[in-house]
Amino acid sequence: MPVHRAKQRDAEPTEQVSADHTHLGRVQSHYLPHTTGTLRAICSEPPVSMLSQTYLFIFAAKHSVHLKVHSRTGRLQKSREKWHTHRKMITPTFHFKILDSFVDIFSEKSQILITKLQKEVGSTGFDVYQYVTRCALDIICDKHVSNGCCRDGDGHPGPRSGRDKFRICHCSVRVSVNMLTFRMTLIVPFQATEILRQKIFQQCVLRFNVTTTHNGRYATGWHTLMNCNRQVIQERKRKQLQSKETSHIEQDGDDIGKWKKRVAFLDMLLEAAEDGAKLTDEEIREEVDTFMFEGHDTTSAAVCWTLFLLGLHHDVQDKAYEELEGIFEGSDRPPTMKDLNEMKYLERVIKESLRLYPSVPSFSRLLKEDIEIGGYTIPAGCSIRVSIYMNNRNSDQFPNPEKFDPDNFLPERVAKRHPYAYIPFSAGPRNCIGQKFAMLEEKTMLSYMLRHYRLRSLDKREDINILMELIMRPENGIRLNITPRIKESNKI
Ligand code: HEM
Repeated sequence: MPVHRAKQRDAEPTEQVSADHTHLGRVQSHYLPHTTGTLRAICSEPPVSMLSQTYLFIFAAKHSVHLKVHSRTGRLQKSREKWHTHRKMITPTFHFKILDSFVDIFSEKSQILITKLQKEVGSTGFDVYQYVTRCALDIICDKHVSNGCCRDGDGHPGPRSGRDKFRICHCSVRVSVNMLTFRMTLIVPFQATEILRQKIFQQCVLRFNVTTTHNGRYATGWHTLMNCNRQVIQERKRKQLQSKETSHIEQDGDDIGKWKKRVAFLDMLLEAAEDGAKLTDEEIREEVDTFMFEGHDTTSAAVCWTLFLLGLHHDVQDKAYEELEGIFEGSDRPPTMKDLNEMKYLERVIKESLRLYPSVPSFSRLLKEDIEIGGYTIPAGCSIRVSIYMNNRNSDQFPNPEKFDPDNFLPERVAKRHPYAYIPFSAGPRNCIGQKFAMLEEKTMLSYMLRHYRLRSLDKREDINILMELIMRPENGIRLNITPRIKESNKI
């Protein structure tokens, strides 16, 4: 591989990152000092430069790198061939006709959420994050998938104590994700030769394995999650065989028709495997793991950040509430797909919240060809991270980037922007497969919250310590105060 030398920069990566984040309050990048320290220890000999992925967080934000970046490396990765086959197989399960059938489950779980929140009415404040996470995990698992494992964020007992299983499962996801983030922040200088980069990476991993207790926690968390999902798959397969319960699937010929009725994701995978795609149990498990992670952590973060902003901007909250009143006219009925599509203002609120607080703050890609960014040549073969967080704050595209302004998503404003000015779901072939699912889920949860409670955030934006992990979360949760909205006819 030809080694292209980039122009050298002298500044320290961690300093550069913090400097660019100062206007946002305290953004915690607590893995970076450790990582940089590790790197320094290993790369003490010249000419290895400290110029690294960390800078690309900055560069990628200011220059469009999307067109030359082809495939991803990093989290939840699989080989290109495997990814392509699985993506093709899973895509029909996100068809709008199928999503329609999920609206009921969104409502069912959101109803439980607002009921559970009643006990917080009158309290001086509480962290809404755990409540929302439980709701989102329950939605993604649904009773079919979670049967035997993490069912019961809501008190419906599973075969073993549901609450315990929720804890095991959620904690496993959390520990694993944290540890994965730690591993991913091992930085390798991009102008090092391929051999040197591999050597550095191996040494980093070795140090990580030997010197930290994190690895044990990571392994334990991950194995708990994997075993849990293995059990669920076996259990589900056994049940399908026993009861030959295929009646929930309509065999009317086309790919979409097969899934018209609501079936759990796991059922769809099991069917697809039988259909000849020949997924092994381990491959099914990998998909379930991915969905459990991608499908709940991302949405719960997004919902919580939106609640936070609504709790700060009461004018926006009132406007969103008025829109809901217009749709439901005081009724407590659950939303239909048509209702959700009519929530245009709430959609703008959600999009603007995701702009300021993207659940996935960055993603990795492997460069297939050399790329010029800001006068620097980054050679093919490098793994880079693209910062969604910074990209969404480009002042050329969003003139007042820190201001929370849902009108940024008025159609006429969107039409004037670069297509990649806003990429919370990434872009290109490996973008988020669940974005429509996520938008419907968010609208349902948020509309339930707004219809039943008036929200007040107890912290200011600058007081929130943001953790830039795989998922961007507030370190100490989101503290809210809620009061019921009194309706003449319907009280909760
Ligand atoms: C607000 C909510 C969400 C956000 C912000 C989000 C964001 C993203 C982003 C940025 C990626 C690309 C990651 C990368 O390239 O490394 C991604 C991938 C993915 N997301 Fe989401 N996501 C959300 C919700 C969901 C939901 C609800 C599901 C499933 C029901 C889901 C399933 C997936 C899957 C399976 C991938 C991998 C796609 C592939 O590699 O082909 N996501 N998501």
